Order: sequence, then C-alpha cells, then structure tokens
Amino acid sequence: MEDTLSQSNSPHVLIFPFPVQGHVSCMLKLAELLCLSGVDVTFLNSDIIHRRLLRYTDVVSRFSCYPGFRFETISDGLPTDHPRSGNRVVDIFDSIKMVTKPMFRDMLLPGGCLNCGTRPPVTSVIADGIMCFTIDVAKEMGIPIFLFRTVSASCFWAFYCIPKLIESGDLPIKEDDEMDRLLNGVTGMEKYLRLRDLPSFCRASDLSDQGFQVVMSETQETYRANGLILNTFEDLEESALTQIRKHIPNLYAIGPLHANLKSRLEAHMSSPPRSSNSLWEEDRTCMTWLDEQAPKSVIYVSFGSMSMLNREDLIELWYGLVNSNKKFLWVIRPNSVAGDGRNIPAHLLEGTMKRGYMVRWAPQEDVLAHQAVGGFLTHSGWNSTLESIVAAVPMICWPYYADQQVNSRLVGEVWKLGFDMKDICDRVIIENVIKDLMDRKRDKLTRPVDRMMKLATRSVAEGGTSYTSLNRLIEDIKTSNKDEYVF
Ligand SMILES: O=c1ccn([C@@H]2O[C@H](COP(=O)(O)OP(=O)(O)O[C@H]3O[C@H](CO)[C@@H](O)[C@H](O)[C@H]3O)[C@@H](O)[C@H]2O)c(=O)[nH]1
Ligand SMILES: C[C@H]1CC[C@@H]2C(C(=O)O)=CO[C@@H](O)[C@@H]21
Repeated sequence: MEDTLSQSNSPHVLIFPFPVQGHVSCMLKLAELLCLSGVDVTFLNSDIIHRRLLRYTDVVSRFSCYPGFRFETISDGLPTDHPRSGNRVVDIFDSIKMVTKPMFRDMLLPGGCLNCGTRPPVTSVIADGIMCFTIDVAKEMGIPIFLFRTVSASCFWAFYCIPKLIESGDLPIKEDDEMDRLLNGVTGMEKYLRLRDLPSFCRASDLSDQGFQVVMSETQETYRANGLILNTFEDLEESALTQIRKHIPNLYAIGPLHANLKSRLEAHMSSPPRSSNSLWEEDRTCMTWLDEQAPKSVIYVSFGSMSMLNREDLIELWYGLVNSNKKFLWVIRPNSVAGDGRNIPAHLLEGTMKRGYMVRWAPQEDVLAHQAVGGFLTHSGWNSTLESIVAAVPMICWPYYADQQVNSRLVGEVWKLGFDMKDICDRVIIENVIKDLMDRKRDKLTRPVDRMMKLATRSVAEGGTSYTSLNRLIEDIKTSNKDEYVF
C-alpha cells in the first residue's frame, strides 16, 4: 500500500452521500480507504449531518492524519427541525434536487469552493446512487463520476427490474393480490422473491407515488455513470451481481466496507483506534452491562436510524422480548416512537429491570462483536446486515421500509442466517422466534452464519474479491483523466 501523505498531483475525489446516517457512515469508510491509498478526498456533507458528526464523533481528529482530506458542507434545503426519517425522508429527494443541485454545481464551477485554486482540482466524483442529478453536473464539468448505491446488490437488482414488473402487470400491487405469490420478473430470484419481499416502495397503490418514482428512475439512470460501487461481496450476492453486470459492466463490489477498512488499517498499524460515524451520542454503558452477561445470552435489538415505531408495535415487541426470558439490549432512538410512550404495563417494566438494558444509541459494531451477544433483532438495514454477518451473529429480521424487505428475505430464505418476521408484530410469535434463534433452532443457523463470516473476512483480505475490486477502483480513480471521459 502507498504512503498516506498527500501529494500535490494526487487524484482528488469528491464524495457526496445522501444525507442520512446509513449512507454517510459507509461513505466515510470509503473515504478513509481512499485516503489510505494516497487519494485526496473532499467529503461533502449536508450542514445538519456535519454538525452532528462534529458533535458526536471524533471524525475531524481521526481524519487529521490524512492531509489530503477535507470536509465541505452544503444545505439539504430542509428546515432544521424537519425529522428526515420515517415516511418524511422522501421530502429530502425534492429539496435536494431543487435547492442542493444548483449549489453543488456552483461549487464545482471556476471560483466555486471546490474549484478555486486552493486545492488540486476535483478529478472524479463518487456520489450517492440515489442522487443521479450529480451525473448531469459532473458531465457538464467533464469530470468522471462513479455512483455508490448503499443498498444490497439484490435490492438494486429488484429496483432495476421494476419496469419489467409493471409491464407484466405485477405492479402496482392490487388490493386482492396474494402477497405470498412468487414473482418471475426479477431474474435469478424467481424461486424465493414474493410480492411481499419487493422493496416497500413497490407497495404504493399508485405508481406516481414519489418514493416509488424516485427509486425506479434513479436506478434506471445508473448506467450513465462511469461505474457503480456496491457495499457487498461476490460470495454473498454473486447472482444479483451477475445480473447487474449485464447492464452495468463496470461494477465494484467492495464490501463489507467496515471490514475492508478494518483490515487495511490493521495492515498500517497494530491496533487501529475504534471509530464512530454516529449521528447520536453512543451510550457505551451498555458495553459494561454486556461484560456482565454470559456468552451468547443477549439478543441485541435495533432498528437503525430511520425506522419509526407505533405504540402498538412497541408494546408487542416488548412483550415478546420480556416473555422470551432472554436478556436483551434494546436501542430506542430519540423520537422514534410515535404516539403515547406513557402507561407501560408493569410486567414490561419489571421484565426490563430484570433482564433488559435500553439505550438511545449504541456503539453497534462493538456490541455485535461482544461475546455476550447471541442474536440481533434488526430492521435489516444493509449496514446492520453486513455488520451482523461479519460478527457472525444470527438475525431476526423485522423490516421497516425501502431495501429492508428484500434483505430480510435473503437472510431468512437464501443465506439461512436468521428468520424473517416481515409484516408480523405479534407478542407470541416474537417470543417464539427469539427462543428459536437463541436456543431451539440455533444449531441450524450456526454453520451458515460461521461460513458467511469467513467468506466476508476472506473477501477483504489481501487477494480477496472485495480487496481486489477496491484496488481496481483506486487505480481507476488515480488514472481517471477528464479527457478520456466523453459522455
Ligand atoms: O444504536 C445504533 C444503531 C445503529 N448504528 C449504526 O447505524 C447504521 C445503520 O445503518 P443501516 O443498518 O443500514 O440502517 P439505516 O440507518 O436504516 O440505513 C438506511 O440506509 C441503508 C443503506 O442504504 C439502508 O439499507 C436502510 O434501509 C436505510 O434505512 C449501522 O452502521 C449501525 O452500526 C449504531 O451505530 N448504533
Ligand atoms: C431514503 C431512502 C430511499 C432510497 C434510499 C435507498 C436506496 O435505494 O438507495 C435505500 O434506503 C434509504 O436509505 C434511502
């Protein structure tokens, strides 16, 4: 690997994530991987994300060892008090196109903060794959652009096939449709993908639905970029990657990114410092609580940064956890429960005192790596799924929205790394599925879970597929020359 020092003629990449936790954190990992290889990086955050990163993490000091790294900020166009989560997340799409796009363009124009002679010019852009307007801007400036779509390859492929599903009449879903019906329209997934496993946006009864239109059109536009980066590995998603490559040949599967980064940092230093990209304050007291628990005795519960819970589901989940008699560590993010959070039944409060621990935000990677954790009740966000795979922790999937419906089906039915509890929130079922995961059916999961952990680790080790793919991306970035890219 090359020296970490920035050189004046270094390639300079502008990284621009969609401004939410699950996208920013994995793109920061990619940024650090590029810095390690001597690439200059400017990381463009929305103001609000940047403020929170400054408040809750050590990103600035962490990146200070890379002289070629800079943060820049831009408005996402929404008022500060907008929730930017749950079903309100779609508001970001409009505001970012209307408000942020022209600002982004100005930044890249001569005299703009990204093109004013104080740093080497931007030689390539890595933008979030859900923000294809960046292709227009990069094209206008003659800068090569790679898209990084932060969802699984399988979900990307399902999004890609939406026009075919409309043509075949499978979409829109009709009121009397049988949700367990298998679909033929997503090539390679015919044996297991049911109507209910399509990305949640496909449940819109009206195809003019904003979320549906955005994911469909953004996915269709991907081919216009110079390449597509995915946070996955060949052994995990070979089939979907093969399908995507037929349409978008320049594909870089470089995940799991957190493991790729850890492995490369370890090659640089004996014990790399732990790092966090959290937008909430991590409560590390849960690590002390975990230290007191028996190996593999705790089920960790977290639904990521965007999911919202209603009171009814909260209570059902809570009963399921308490009645399973298992120890549990539960992340309840601030403002993530809609409705009245008071008058919780005494049975639940007592059960939680005895066997539970609750935090507002956890150091998730460390939690999953802790020997006391034996299972993960997750919303199947893609980062959480990859983190669970690397930590060899089996999952119970309770998907909320977007790609999570697809991911949970793969976890349960294809990879056999856990159980999919999609569309169900019933205390007795939850109690039983927890008992199955932690005890009764645990043996069935152990081999696939250990195997996938090993394959993930192998993929990021020297010579592994994700290791090699990342090197190819770095090489392509280093050799990218504006004039070669005629769009
Ligand atoms: O207490 C917590 C909870 C989560 N995390 C981290 O937050 C990230 C959450 O990412 P993810 O699991 O992908 O969930 P979301 O935050 O919901 O991410 C959004 O972005 C993902 C990537 O596109 C999508 O897969 C999801 O569906 C989408 O909701 C992970 O790295 C977790 O380690 C913590 O550090 N502490
Ligand atoms: C805001 C959500 C809608 C689309 C994004 C996404 C994607 O398809 O890239 C997946 O999950 C979410 O983080 C994003």
